[in-house]
Amino acid sequence: MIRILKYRQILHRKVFVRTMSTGYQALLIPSKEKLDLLQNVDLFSSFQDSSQEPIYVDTDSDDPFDPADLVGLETLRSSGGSFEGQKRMNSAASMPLNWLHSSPRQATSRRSSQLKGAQIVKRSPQHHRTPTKRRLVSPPSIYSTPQAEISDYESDLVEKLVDVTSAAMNQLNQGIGEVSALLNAVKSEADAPILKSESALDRAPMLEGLDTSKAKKSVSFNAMATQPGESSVDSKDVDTFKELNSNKRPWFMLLPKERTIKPPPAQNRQKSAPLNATIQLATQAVPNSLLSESAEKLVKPILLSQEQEYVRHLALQGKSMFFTGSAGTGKSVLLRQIIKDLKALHGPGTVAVTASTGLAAYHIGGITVHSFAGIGLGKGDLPALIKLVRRNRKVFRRWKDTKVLIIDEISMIDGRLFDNLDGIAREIRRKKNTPFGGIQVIVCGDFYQLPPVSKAQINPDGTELKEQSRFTFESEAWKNALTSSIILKQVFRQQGDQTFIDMLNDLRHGRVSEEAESEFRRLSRPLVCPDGIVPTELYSTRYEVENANNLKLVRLGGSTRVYEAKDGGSLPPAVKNAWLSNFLAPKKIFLKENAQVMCIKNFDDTLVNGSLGRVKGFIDRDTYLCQKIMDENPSMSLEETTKLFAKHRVAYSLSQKTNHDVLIDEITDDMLKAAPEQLDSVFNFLHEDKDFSQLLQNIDSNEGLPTGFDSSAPIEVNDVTDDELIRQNKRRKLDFISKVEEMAKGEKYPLVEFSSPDGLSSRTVLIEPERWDITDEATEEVLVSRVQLPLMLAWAMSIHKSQGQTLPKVKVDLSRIFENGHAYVALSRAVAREGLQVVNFKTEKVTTHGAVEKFYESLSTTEDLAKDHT
Ligand SMILES: Nc1ncnc2c1ncn2[C@@H]1O[C@H](COP(=O)(O)OP(=O)(O)OP(=O)(O)O)[C@@H](O)[C@H]1O
Repeated sequence: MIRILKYRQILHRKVFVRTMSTGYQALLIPSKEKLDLLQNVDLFSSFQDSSQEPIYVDTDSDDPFDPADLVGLETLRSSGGSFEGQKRMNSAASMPLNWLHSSPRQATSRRSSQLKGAQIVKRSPQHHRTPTKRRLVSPPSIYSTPQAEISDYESDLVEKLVDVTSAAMNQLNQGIGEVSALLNAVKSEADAPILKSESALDRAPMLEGLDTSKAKKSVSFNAMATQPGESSVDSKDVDTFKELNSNKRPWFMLLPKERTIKPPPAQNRQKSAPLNATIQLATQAVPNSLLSESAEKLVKPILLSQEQEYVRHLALQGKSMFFTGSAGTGKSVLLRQIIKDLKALHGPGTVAVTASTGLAAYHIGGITVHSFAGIGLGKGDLPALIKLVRRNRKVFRRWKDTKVLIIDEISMIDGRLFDNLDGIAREIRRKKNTPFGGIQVIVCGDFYQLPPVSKAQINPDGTELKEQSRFTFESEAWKNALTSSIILKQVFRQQGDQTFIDMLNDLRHGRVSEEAESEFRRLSRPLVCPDGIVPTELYSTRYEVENANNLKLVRLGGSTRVYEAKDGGSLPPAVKNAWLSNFLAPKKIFLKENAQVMCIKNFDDTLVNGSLGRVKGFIDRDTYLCQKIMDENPSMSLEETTKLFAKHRVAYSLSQKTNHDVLIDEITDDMLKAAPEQLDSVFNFLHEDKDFSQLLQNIDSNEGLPTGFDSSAPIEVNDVTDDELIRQNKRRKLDFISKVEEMAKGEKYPLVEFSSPDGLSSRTVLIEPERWDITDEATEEVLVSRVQLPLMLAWAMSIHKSQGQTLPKVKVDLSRIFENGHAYVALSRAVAREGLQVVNFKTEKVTTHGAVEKFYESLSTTEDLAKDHT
């Protein structure tokens, strides 16, 4: 796999070396022209200090929380992994589709319309890669050394470097040499003195509009904190980014040549097969890739805002802190970035990523605070909990090794638990007078959203007392440990609808103006759904949700297909099941044609966790692929189509075997000949069926090569007009696809049409099973895993599960709301008023907690802090 790192990393990390699934690592250095645009990139700092060991960071995760997925700019993904063992997941595999019973021609034309614009975006569950994949990056030096000078480069040195690395890369591509050789070569070149600290600062695009003399004093943070009226760092970043991408030349010079995909020349597009075109077997990749025109459109980077950067900066300075902000201010996005940075800084096993609930933990790739702490349900007093920790060696070790403790959705943690965590840390780490025993604590959340759940407290005499929960900000540990508390102000989720942002902000504080009330009442109108996707209904209880979804499914009519998850992991079944109950991917998912579903994984920037779609049918991979090739290449002969289809199948098969990305271009005729077993099941019928005698006659009788592979062989067209030839070709293709379908042995998966958030465009995708893992960071042992379709029914969802989600179309019924903050959480999931329907709006349902209000008055925004700073 080659993945261009995110733009921000380019600015901050400078030199990239990453492991690819092809088994080697690549050094990606911006070309000289690009460096001109990135003048403040201190390209060589990571190699200058030879004592500084490069840091390994897990980055290649395929989990839904990978910030790289969110940040965009990744352009090529790999395939790989075996699909074996998962193929029998669908217990209703043999259930026929109604169109299977139609005539081949009818069936094909129906499929054809179903498949319009379709794309395979996901391959097998084994797409999941081993957790050992790592990337080598330089540390985020701007932040770790805030006063660092910005370096310049010398262009001839860059060129030399590029030459050296290119040569090393070539060797690697040919299987000669090692990554260490590549690194050493670059290191030895980069040892030359290359710093020119002044000029870069003056010219750096990121710093334009700033008082550079001020910036020079403290480059890293002051440079980011633009003054009122000055151009923002973000827009500069975006401009630079656009500029970088507007260049058709490869951005990075060292991408292995054979892995770059060029669109076919325009004049050939109709006639010849774009062998590496949008269909990419075994990949969820954005179609085409890095160098194609389409890649540019698909790349949408998320750049942290100034206030987000500020918080990140504090985190990297080692501050214990709380950051908050209203719904949609990008807390989760920021937290993911901080987690990544801190892991890079401290190494594996030292950053504890936790959250108050399993679901919240799921969103950031962590575990619950209770699991991390090893305190079971957390009942009992501090000495009892310490005893529990001491009894478990693994947990004990974890407390000792942890350098940073991250807790997301802190609003749902009880203050007593927070005090107990502090007590445990001090005791186990033998630092009784230091908050959390010296662990850096970063907590995040919004106390205006879901509050802690009141829990029964066990008294020493064994009786239970239902005690009112306390907020964490009321705890002693909070006061002692957290030295900074910051509010993020910029709302991203509803940006573009300022009135709605203001309404939600008031609502958050329990205020509803007359205008807002009448506006919310106006929003009771049903939403217009031109794409047939109805709004997701949010309910307070799980019971209401299941009822609503099941009812809708039953009403659909037609046959149901059931997909049952395959679960694994080393935890005991009871514990495992408790974890699994928090997974968004259900144990069993019941689907029907026309069922409304939500994608629960980030694939690329148009298909993300939260995308809504409708099931159009169920289809196996072979038929889907074959049909798609035909749709996209209407004038291609059957022989060429067959050959392209065969190549895709072989590429897929090879990628499964080798766990490497295999592109269609790499499949030669010889490889096709050598792989008859991958093709026979589908192609054998050609030998037997007399309707295909024409095809057979055209086949070069190469031994082992299935029929139809000699595209140069002429079709016998004596005395046949062009129109007739086209008709014949079409007919032969229709017959061919129906044969493929008949012979296909693969599992049938849902073909889902996903709508864009505005409902104006759609994208049809074959959804295949995905894998989710929770691993023990230190040992890399898989604790819990689930393989399931990355889908859930999406007519209804609980408010609880909706926390953290961004929903393009949502219907909220406030009649049964009973908890502080519920109304706010539900309503703030919407992106804009156009996509929100509010039923039974009552002002009295909008409630907030007095203590929260008071607490927030004491917090600072980043602007306040910047003022204090100057
Ligand atoms: N810097 C940014 N630039 C552009 N979009 C952003 C940025 N930060 C966050 N977003 C987008 O804003 C939306 C909300 O982000 P996120 O879920 O992180 O907010 P949140 O504060 O955690 O919300 P909630 O409290 O509701 O869980 C997402 O769609 C995210 O992609």
